[in-house]
Amino acid sequence: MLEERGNARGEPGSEDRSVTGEPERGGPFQMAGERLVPFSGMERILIGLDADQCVAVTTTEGPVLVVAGPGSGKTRVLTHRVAYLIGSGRARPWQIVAVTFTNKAAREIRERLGGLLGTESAQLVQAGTFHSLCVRILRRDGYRIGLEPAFTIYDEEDQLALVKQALRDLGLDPQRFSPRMLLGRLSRAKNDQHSPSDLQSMAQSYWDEVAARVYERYAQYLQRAQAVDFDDLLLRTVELFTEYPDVLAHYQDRWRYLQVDEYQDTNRLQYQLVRQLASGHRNLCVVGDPDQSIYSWRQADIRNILEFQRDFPDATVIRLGRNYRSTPQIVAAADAVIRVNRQRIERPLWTENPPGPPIRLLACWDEQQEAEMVVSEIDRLVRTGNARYRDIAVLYRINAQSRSVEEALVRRQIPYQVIGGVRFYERKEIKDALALLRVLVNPRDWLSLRRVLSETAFGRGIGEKTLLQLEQWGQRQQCSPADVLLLLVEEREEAPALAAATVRRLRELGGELVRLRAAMVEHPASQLFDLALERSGLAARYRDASDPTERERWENLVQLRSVLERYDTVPAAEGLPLFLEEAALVAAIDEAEMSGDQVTLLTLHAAKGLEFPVVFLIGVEEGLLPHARALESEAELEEERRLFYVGITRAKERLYLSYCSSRNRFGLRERCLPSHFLDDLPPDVVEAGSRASERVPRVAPPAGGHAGPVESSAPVVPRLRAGQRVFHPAFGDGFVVAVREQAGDQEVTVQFKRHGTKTLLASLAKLVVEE
Ligand SMILES: Nc1ncnc2c1ncn2[C@@H]1O[C@H](COP(=O)(O)OP(=O)(O)OP(=O)(O)O)[C@@H](O)[C@H]1O
Ligand SMILES: [Mg+2]
Repeated sequence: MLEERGNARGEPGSEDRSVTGEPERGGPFQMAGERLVPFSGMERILIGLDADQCVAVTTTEGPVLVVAGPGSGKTRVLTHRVAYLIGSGRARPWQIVAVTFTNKAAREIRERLGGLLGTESAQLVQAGTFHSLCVRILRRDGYRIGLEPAFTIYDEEDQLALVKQALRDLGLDPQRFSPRMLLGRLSRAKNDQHSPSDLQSMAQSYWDEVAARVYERYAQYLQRAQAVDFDDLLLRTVELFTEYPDVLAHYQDRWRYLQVDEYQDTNRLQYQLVRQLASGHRNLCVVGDPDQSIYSWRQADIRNILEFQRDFPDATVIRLGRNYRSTPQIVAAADAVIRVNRQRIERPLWTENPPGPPIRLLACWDEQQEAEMVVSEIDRLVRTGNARYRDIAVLYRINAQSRSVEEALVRRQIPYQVIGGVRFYERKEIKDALALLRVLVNPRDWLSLRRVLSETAFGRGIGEKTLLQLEQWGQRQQCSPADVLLLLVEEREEAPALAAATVRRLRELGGELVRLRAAMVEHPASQLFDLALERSGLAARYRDASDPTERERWENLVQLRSVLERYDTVPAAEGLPLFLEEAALVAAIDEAEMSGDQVTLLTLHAAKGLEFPVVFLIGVEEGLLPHARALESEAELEEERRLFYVGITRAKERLYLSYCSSRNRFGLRERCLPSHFLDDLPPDVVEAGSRASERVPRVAPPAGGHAGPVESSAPVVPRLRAGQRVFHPAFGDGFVVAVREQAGDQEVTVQFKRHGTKTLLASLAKLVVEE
């Protein structure tokens, strides 16, 4: 049976009960008259927590599962728990692991810990993402499974380059076999711990076979380059622990207390890793909210929470019900929206925060007007002293939606930042410089060498053909092209059959690499960076350019150098790998600048875990939220609703939801309908006169009847028959090919003009019958 502690019903005013009921012997509390108060020293850590949160913080031994809604203090509990473990003397800082969803969240935890315990202790706690945890393990012990400590971490662009290379090798057309789709398949295979030969034997179609063959090559390439992708970081760590129990034992012994935030979005490999690490001491605390699970497309698996209770049947389950973040109106809206989902466990969520302004719906003609309305409201809020720019976030479903808002912000000269556009580390000049540094750290990284040769002056006189010969020659010698160059310099190898001038050029290049590698041992990273940029001609190319875009690239390189300076206390040979690791693991959200006074624009997915006093959620339309892709499956539709829920619950005080009657998508102007999610908002929390149903530009006519306004609280689904012309908010115009009656519903097959044939459920599809 599960042992439940805390205030499961979440009644306000009962805060002291669960703590006073069961004071731990020798624990952190002492009686002071009638009241139970923390022992001195612990006050700063436990103060500002309610009773249930206190239980979550002080139940340090054994497995603990905290399942709770948004804004209920899960992340706060996690931080205070780490502080409590150290402050109470139960653990030393380096015995604690806190896994967060982003590096930024880890930084925040470290900062808050610094405030509670002092920076020195805080720095020693292993706080970071799963990926950074795995890098740490693999750098130290990866050699046991054939991974050199200097391994490179490939990003998505590198991965795509490898898949394309594999397709080319196999004589297959990348137009026909989408590299991105193949990469998705490979990622799923890795997450399921399937090898290329597993994939081969499971193949059920030609496409599957291609995927298996690409996977095989891809894995070989990675091995040859001594590189790993993001999935590998997890997969190879799990493999390492499975094959070498002594290595696992080392980490189990070192990391005695594990905590994981945003547990609902962990994938199977992450789950396995957690289980492995915790299987000895079992001091594992995971916190999450199944209603906020929004990453199933990245293999996040909600089963992880359910199986936690199966694997740890004695787990203490703590539920937090009180929301500290938002106004009652926002909490009520969120609660009403998520209630509609069927696949969920009912949980109370309430707040004692004072009421705020009602939620506002903004009905707009198109995205330009939407952007104008949003931006003029931002302007008004700031002018009237109701908010600062930094308090405001604009959230959207897809990145493309940011453009119109950006333009409107620029027109009004309002400062803003967009999270997740082209990331700093994905910019061309930055990737060129990183490729250079990667080759120096890991000469086996042939993909980066290839980039260096094609993008910098180092490649002068070395054409694609020479490079190919170099690679083939390297393969015969079982070493990388960069190794080959190094061998050439040492004259330990006969040069391949190339023109004498080419061999001379290759020797020169090898000499450059040898010198730069030697400099790595003597100079700090930033000096080596200067040297590498000068020698490779990158500096001259950008610094001396007259074109402003090129000059901007130079400024980016200067900025990169300033990041490198942080590693300057040690020689580059030690500092560079750490820097490259940071550069590889940085995610879009980590680059967010929260200190300046600017409006933040970001996707709903990136907004997870964050909060803002004012939130504008734009494009709440059928086809966008829920996204068109999700309209055909109930499970995906539920995930879209969870995404909407995450968006709503980011707001602390003011929430605006906007939608348009028409929108430019894929270069064409399309009609839009307000999202049916809006129908679930309780009328009393939405500003009067702004209900979606009162502004619906077009509605579905009842069967056989005439089009006319229909109350959105009772949507009427038209009866459809074959041959009718219909309009779908996401797929546009089409005609009904077939209708199949289905238990009170209709399964409709529609031939869309631009999106091919789709089979949809009439009750979900919101089809409009054209007269
Ligand atoms: N006991 C408390 N007293 C006052 N403020 C609190 C308390 N607990 C949490 N908060 C505040 O409430 C807000 C939400 O907390 P937190 O971010 O930890 O919630 P969460 O459950 O992690 O939310 P999410 O599910 O969105 O990640 C934060 O601003 C936090 O400081
Ligand atoms: Mg959180």
